[in-house]
Amino acid sequence: MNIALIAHDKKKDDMMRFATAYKGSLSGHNLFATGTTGQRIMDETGLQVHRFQSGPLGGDQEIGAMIANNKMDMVLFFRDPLTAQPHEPDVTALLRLCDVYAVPLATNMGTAEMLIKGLDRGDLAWRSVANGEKGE
Ligand SMILES: O=C(CO)COP(=O)(O)O
Repeated sequence: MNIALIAHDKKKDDMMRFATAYKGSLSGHNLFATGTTGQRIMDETGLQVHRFQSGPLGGDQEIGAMIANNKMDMVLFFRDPLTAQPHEPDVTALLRLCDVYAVPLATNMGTAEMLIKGLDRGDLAWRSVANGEKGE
């Protein structure tokens, strides 16, 4: 599966804790991230991550483009609901595309844990079937 990991600045520590806790699950998948989030995940967990631009510089849109091309299976986006973001339109557009394409989306750590546990259980196997792939 292709999984996107994104965290706003004040949620990056949470994302690092999450990625560390679920490193075993995440390591079996292709990981993508916005620039700064991806760099920190690689530095702090050793996981391999494909990094896009930083969020404010277009990274959210690059991940959105993968969704539009049916190349993203799950988005874990730890949003900061208490801080205004200069690229709020990009954030909204990314969330909207998840809904357009029915891509499982978590916007906080609680939901992200449920999705990862579901992933481990094979709950997302339907996506690889729908995409004509063999999974992972
Ligand atoms: O701003 C972001 C998502 O909207 C995250 O971008 P960075 O991972 O580059 O900080």
